[in-house]
Amino acid sequence: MTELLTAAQMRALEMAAIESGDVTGLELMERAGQGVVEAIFEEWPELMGRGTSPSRSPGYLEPDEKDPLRAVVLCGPGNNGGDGFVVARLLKERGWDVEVYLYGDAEKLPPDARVNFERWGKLGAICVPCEDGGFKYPIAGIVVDALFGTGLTRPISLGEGLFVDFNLLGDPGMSGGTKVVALDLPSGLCSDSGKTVGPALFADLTVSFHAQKLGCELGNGPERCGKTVVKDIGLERFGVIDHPHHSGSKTVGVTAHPWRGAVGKKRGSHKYANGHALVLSGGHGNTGAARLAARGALRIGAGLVTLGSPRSAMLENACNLTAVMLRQIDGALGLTELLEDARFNAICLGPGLGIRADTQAMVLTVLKENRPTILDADALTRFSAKPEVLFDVLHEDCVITPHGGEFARLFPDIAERLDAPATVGPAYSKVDATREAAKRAGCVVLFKGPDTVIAGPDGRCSINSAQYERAAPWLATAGAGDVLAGFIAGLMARGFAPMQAAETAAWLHVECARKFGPGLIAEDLAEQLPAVFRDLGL
Ligand SMILES: NC(=O)C1=CN([C@@H]2O[C@H](COP(=O)(O)OP(=O)(O)OC[C@H]3O[C@@H](n4cnc5c(N)ncnc54)[C@H](O)[C@@H]3O)[C@@H](O)[C@H]2O)[C@@H](O)CC1
Ligand SMILES: [K+]
Repeated sequence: MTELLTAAQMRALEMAAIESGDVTGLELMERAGQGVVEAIFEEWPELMGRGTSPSRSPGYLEPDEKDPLRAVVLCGPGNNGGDGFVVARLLKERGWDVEVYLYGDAEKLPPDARVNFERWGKLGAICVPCEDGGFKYPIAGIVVDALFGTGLTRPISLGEGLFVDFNLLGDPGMSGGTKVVALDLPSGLCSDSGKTVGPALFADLTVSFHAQKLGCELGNGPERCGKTVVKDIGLERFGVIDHPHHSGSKTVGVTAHPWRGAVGKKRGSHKYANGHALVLSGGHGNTGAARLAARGALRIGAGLVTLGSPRSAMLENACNLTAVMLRQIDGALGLTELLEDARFNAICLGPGLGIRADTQAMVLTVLKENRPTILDADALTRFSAKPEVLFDVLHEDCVITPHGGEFARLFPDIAERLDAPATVGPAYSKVDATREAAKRAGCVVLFKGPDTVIAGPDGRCSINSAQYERAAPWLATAGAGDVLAGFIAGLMARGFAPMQAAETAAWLHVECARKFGPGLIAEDLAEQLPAVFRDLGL
């Protein structure tokens, strides 16, 4: 689990470090600049050592040194700009041809940025943008975006004084191979929500300081950040404000190998020791989704899985099941009878269930039992008209797994706030929205997407990212969500707590998709689990 921070948390950390007397703001800024230069060379090693020494005249250069590397550094009015001046100085000292532009008033720079502005002034000038708004020279090399970082509060005005054509920079065809490196965040991207607040830059590489900001993982973040790297600036000692897995935590984590130990550890060799999941099927012609979930639950390690089917679908289900058991359940009454067997210790309702009156009664029957329960799809949609009815009966052992549409139907006010375009930073984020929803629902909410956010009613929260090196676009396929619901049910049957089950299932779900690759259909997902487990050394 890696911690992600908000702008406010990052500022608090910086203040704590400075107040401790261990480090000054100027030192942090220097380390930030050094981290960026390091990251540039790590990302593009071919640039290493290609700068020319300023003390040598071009006549003495080796042929491949004749064209010094060029960097354009765009500095903004705050400390992000201050980091930019450090980068400009360090590249210049390596012999690069560096143009620095300042967006803002030098007189108003905060103290540390001002010091670095003056240090830069001993090496070079502040360039004046051309009349057409472009740079002095055609750029090929690096553009360093040090306009705004965590301090962005409003849209960047592209009018007077700002000479950058963001679109031009972002378009690989137009920028002639120029690499854009963003400091901390691409300017215009909200640090907390990943929404663009007005125009925003596209970076090839984003170098975050100390920790990644939430905005790099949410919303438009991944598309704007390009690739992300985190550089230490010596704040580790002050690093953990609180832990993502402590209840009440305000910190958000990105799940990586969540609960790996627990996945491997089955509870005894007997099948009954690993729980018995019950998945409810829809009627005739609507049974595939529940079977996908049931197979997922079995593959992930539930000892037994039973599919509860209405009479009309018994034949259809029986023809398609082998290891998964089948029981006829007719309506809420039949369900009540079945649940007299206390061995059903995790119940999954929703995939393909249909949105009939009966669905609501079945959900209410199950929730009365206070057993680990996962609700997805139709089990959620059925309550669109009156979500409070559902919230009244959901309990702490439940997980609900809405996608965007289902989320909006259950939490219309929260969704509206989340979907509103951001005009100020920091803006309301998917993390805020999921936390609020979990609190309202009184259970774990897994809000799907490439940036799946999982929150508990106690404030714990994590993001399961299927982006950057974990991108799995082929996961957007019919039935994939049903398999995820089954994974969660299977883990809950095995005794995982709801938050732990949701995080682990979401993580494994992406791993399965990545293991299979393009061409994936939902049936393939659970079949990848054995290979994924083997890779984990389980
Ligand atoms: N927090 C830390 O520990 C560290 C922060 N550092 C850098 O400092 C940055 C944060 O610096 P600041 O808080 O000065 O903020 P920024 O440099 O991101 O923004 C500067 C200021 O511009 C103003 N502003 C916001 N939006 C604007 C807009 N659209 N148009 C014009 N002005 C606008 C705000 O008053 C803001 O404080 C980080 O992103 C990072 O790059 C680093 O120096 C290293 C240490
Ligand atoms: K920036």
